[in-house]
Amino acid sequence: MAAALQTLGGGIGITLHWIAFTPTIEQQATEEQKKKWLKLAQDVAIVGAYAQTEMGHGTFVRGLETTATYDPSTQEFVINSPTLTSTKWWPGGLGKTANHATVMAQLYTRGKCYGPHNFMVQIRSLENHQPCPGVTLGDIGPKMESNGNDNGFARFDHVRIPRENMLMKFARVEADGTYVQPPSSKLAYSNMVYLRGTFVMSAAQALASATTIAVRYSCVRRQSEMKPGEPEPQILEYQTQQYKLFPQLAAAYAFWFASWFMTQQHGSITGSMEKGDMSGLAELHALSAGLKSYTTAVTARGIDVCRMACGGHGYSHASGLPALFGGAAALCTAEGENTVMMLQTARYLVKCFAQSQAGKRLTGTVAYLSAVQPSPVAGNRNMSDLGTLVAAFQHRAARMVRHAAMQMQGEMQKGKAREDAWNSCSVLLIKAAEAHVHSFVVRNFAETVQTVEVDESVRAVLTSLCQLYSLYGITEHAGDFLKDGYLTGRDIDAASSHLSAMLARVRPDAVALVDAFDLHDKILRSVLGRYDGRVYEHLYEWAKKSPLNKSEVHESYYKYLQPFLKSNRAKL
Ligand SMILES: CCCCCCCCCCCCCCCCCC(=O)SCCNC(=O)CCNC(=O)[C@H](O)C(C)(C)COP(=O)(O)OP(=O)(O)OC[C@H]1O[C@@H](n2cnc3c(N)ncnc32)[C@H](O)[C@@H]1OP(=O)(O)O
Ligand SMILES: Cc1cc2nc3c(=O)[nH]c(=O)nc-3n(C[C@H](O)[C@H](O)[C@H](O)COP(=O)(O)OP(=O)(O)OC[C@H]3O[C@@H](n4cnc5c(N)ncnc54)[C@H](O)[C@@H]3O)c2cc1C
Repeated sequence: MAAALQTLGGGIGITLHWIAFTPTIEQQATEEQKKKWLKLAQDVAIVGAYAQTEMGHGTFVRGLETTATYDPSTQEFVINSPTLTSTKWWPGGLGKTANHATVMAQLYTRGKCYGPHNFMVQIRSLENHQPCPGVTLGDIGPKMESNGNDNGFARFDHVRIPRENMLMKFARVEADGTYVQPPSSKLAYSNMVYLRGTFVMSAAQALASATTIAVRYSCVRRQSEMKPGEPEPQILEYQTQQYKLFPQLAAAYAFWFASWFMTQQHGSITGSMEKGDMSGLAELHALSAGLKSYTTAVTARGIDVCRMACGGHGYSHASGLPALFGGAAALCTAEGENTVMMLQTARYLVKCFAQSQAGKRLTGTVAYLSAVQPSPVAGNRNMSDLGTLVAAFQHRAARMVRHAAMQMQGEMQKGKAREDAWNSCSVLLIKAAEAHVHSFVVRNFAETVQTVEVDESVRAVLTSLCQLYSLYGITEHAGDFLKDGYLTGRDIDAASSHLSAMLARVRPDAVALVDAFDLHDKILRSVLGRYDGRVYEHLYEWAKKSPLNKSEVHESYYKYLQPFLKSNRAKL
């Protein structure tokens, strides 16, 4: 339904209705409010947008300018866009599709501001879809990709909504205007945490799609001569092609398993929060922010590697890869811009490091921070052993977190304010947080391949893939591992040769590994990645459908080229 609507109109999109608007009602509305709106949303009797970002603020939620001022005399909130930069800007579906929106606005009651809260606002008539009184709506114009979605803008001119339209599961405003505090001010952000978690699976699926396309095409495409006189080989026989594609394939599996963990964590921690136990919220936020940032960034880069590995046809929309790249690029910005999200994870790591320094035993995804010895124990390591590889990634992350935190402490000891010390160490902090997330992904991948219930022959293939992913990470970031002597140059050489062996070992299973994603041609939308491998015939059919081929001589010849040619010939 959603997909049909999204493709049908070519200018409407209800993706955000499903992934942001409806979950916001589920997570932030009271039981009373759910009775009023949740079924309407689930049955698509109303269509919603998640209207938080403004023209002037997306990252800094506390800086949003839209206001919701409580009027006790009428028991209403007045929603207003006081400045141009307060215009809601970017929300998917806001331009032309949605007739409702959850609007994030600064809550004012009794003259005091209580920060950003979510409000349900009807924005279009259910009769004729015209904007409601006081509401100005529109589309923000063409984007890099996803132009089937009407990311829109909205302005509110003192629009009045009933008090009951404030989503009041956590915070409340009583009829007389009294504000009732939530258990944590960050619960208003809970749907962002949820959505970031889902981005990990979106990234895995996007990278799975791209590697399916590129691996299948690399078995169809024959090019050049590996040995003089021999037939042109499949391009997947070239080690360089394997080095491009197999680490991306391994990352797709790694992120798929990481999303399983994320979903399980989100479920159990929000379950405890329902019972009032907020203790897991900080870890959930740090994990979802870091994983979202890491997996979407690696995925966007990985899709472009797959695109380049398909040569000219990869650059054609026939391949499906440019659209995939555009979508994945959006995931790096939307739902929390990647740098800002990784800094949130860094903030949590610095806090945990300080706690471990004070003697607290750390648990969860940061437990390794207190377990890892600062002084490296150099020596010939077995670089094909998963336990050795996981330990190397954890040592690297612990060292980088310690280094960034100590650097910051040093800046503060020199008299810098905490915020200035933070800013002047933020590049180190980002790298440390990335190393932390990378070590989590490796550990989770290793634990999953060792415990998942599969046939032993399948486990062997997944283990090779996990080794490949880890060895690729070590060779790509060798400096981090060499820095304190934890790994030696010999270890790095051993890692490189094991990596080459893994490329050769994965090659025979490469097609089976992408087929296992079970992505139908209709989902892949790629001539190069077709299950039947009949690329060339369908590439020709695809090209013939180009609008430019509707006429043999295009009208532009008569309008521009013909007079231009004539005048140039006349000058000869
Ligand atoms: C085949 C598949 C193909 C797939 C590919 C194709 C896909 C195509 C689709 C195209 C894209 C689709 C778009 C999807 C939807 C996008 C929707 C949006 O963007 S919606 C808009 C998305 N917009 C955004 O995401 C906005 C991003 N910005 C933010 O979230 C916040 O402003 C902030 C977190 C950056 C700062 O917040 P601030 O209030 O300034 O807080 P401070 O920093 O001062 O930290 C103070 C304390 O609070 C703590 N804490 C913070 N947050 C949380 C939390 N959530 N929870 C718990 N705790 C939290 C923090 O740790 C700290 O703790 P402590 O250290 O003191 O103990
Ligand atoms: C395809 C797409 C769909 C979207 N859908 C929605 C939607 O449905 N609803 C919605 O509300 N929003 C939506 N958004 C908006 C999105 O959430 C914001 O664009 C995103 O949160 C980034 O905020 P920003 O645009 O203000 O970027 P900015 O924060 O202005 O980022 C610009 C630069 O500033 C840097 N920066 C900002 N703050 C810091 C900091 N503290 N430290 C270091 N560097 C910093 C960033 O790293 C970045 O390099 C969508 C965006 C896209 C691209």
